[in-house]
Parts: sequence; C-alpha cells; structure tokens
Amino acid sequence: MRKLVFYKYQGTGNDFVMIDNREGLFSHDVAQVRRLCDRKFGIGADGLILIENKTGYDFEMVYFNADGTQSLCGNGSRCAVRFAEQLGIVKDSTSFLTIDGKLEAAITPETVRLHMPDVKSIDTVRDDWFVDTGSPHYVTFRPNAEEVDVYEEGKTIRYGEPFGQKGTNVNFVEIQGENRIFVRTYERGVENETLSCGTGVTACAIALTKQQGQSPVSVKTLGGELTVSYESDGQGGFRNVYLEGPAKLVFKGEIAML
Ligand SMILES: N[C@@H](CCC[C@H](N)C(=O)O)C(=O)O
Repeated sequence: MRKLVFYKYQGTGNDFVMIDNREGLFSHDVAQVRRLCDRKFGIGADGLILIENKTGYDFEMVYFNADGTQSLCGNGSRCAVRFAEQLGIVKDSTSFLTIDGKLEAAITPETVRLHMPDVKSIDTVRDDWFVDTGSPHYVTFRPNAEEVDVYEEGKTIRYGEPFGQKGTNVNFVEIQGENRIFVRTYERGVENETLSCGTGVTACAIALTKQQGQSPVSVKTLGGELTVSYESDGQGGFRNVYLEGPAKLVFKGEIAML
C-alpha cells in the first residue's frame, strides 16, 4: 500500500490536514479529501490544504473544505504559511497564490499576519450584513452569542434566500467592549459550527464599522484570539485588511492511500 506523509495544523482551532504536494503525488480528488477530513473514518479536519509549486510565487495553497468544495480560507492560509516556513520554503515573509489570487503574509514565532483581499462593500440583507472577504459571510449581531443555536440558525440562513445552494457562511457576533467582539461561525463546506473562521472574523470586524467599532478589532472565537485591522477606501470598501493570530503544528503522520 502506498503511504503519504501528512501534517495536521490548527489556527485558533480551525483544523487542517496539510500535505506537501510539490512533487504532485496527491491528486485533486474530492472523494479522497472527504475521506481524509472525516472525523470517524479519516484523520478529521475542517479542511485539507496542499502546498504546491507555482512559478512567480513562493508556493500555491490549494484549499478544500471538508466536503471537497473550494473557497478562500483565512485560517487555512495562515496555517499554510506556517507549514511553508517549517518546510524551509519561506522565512520572515511570503507571497503565495490562492484561489482568490496573490496573498502576502508576515511571519513571527507567535503569529502569522495575513494581508487579506480588499473588501468592496458591506451589503444589507434583511436586518443584517453581508461581507465578501474572499469567501461569502452573513454577519448578524446578537446580544448573547453564547446562547445562539449556531447549527440550526446557521443552517437555515446558509441555505435560505437570497443565498440558495451556493450558500454563505454565517457569523453570530456579540460586541463585548470597545473594538472587541466574540464571534461564532457556521461554516459552509463543513456544514457545522467551527471553532474559528478567519475570513468570517474579518467580515465581522469590518461589519462592526456599521455599529460603533473601528480598526484594530480584537476578536474572541471558541478556539482563541485573532486581531483584524483595515483602512476605509473612502468609497464604502476597505483596503490593507490584515488578519493576525497563531498557527500551529499539531502532529505528523502517514496516510494509507487507497
Ligand atoms: N475556515 C475558513 C473559511 C473556509 C471557506 C468557507 N468554509 C467557504 O466555503 O466559504 C477561514 O478561516 O476563512
């Protein structure tokens, strides 16, 4: 049986199977991704990330949600950068390719600070907000996010109008102080609550400008603390958007390839 080395990383509890695919040994096979991310029959993860060679960049990050769909992943990008550092591909900073184009990051022993894509607008959906931070995010402010049934409410909004089958991620945000929020996220592609979502907390920190907040914003998630900073572009959008927090290796193992 063929065996392939994998690594497991987590960024504030958003966990990923990570594979160094610079030799192209792992094919982009959705069934295999689902199997490996399954928490009972596989390794178990919110997503799977391949690090691949790409001309003009330090590397390419190929990201899959646990169900095999693809989108931009903020925490996954931070973990991919840490993995690339530990593989010796990059050192203090990097520029790499993602599904949403080129991203850059600064690396310290404690954190990875990711320069996120510009955000074009904050849109209104019913009484709530919608922000695209590379992945789509519905943002709803609640007085007590701890008490929300994130799975039931998130699932209803994710598949409901106007999102339909393509769907959206759903974030429940509690304001806990000046420029300080607590966020719980139902993630599309995982189809459940995750402990943290990087593009999600970024969307929430930006939507906070509609309430009383401003950059930088401290964000508490179920899996740890993140910081989001940004600048207004003066036209309803945001630039110089940064997501910063820890990204850690958990373990290394071997996959039995079927
Ligand atoms: N966990 C991610 C988001 C991954 C993509 C998302 N589930 C989607 O399909 O839109 C993050 O940290 O940003």
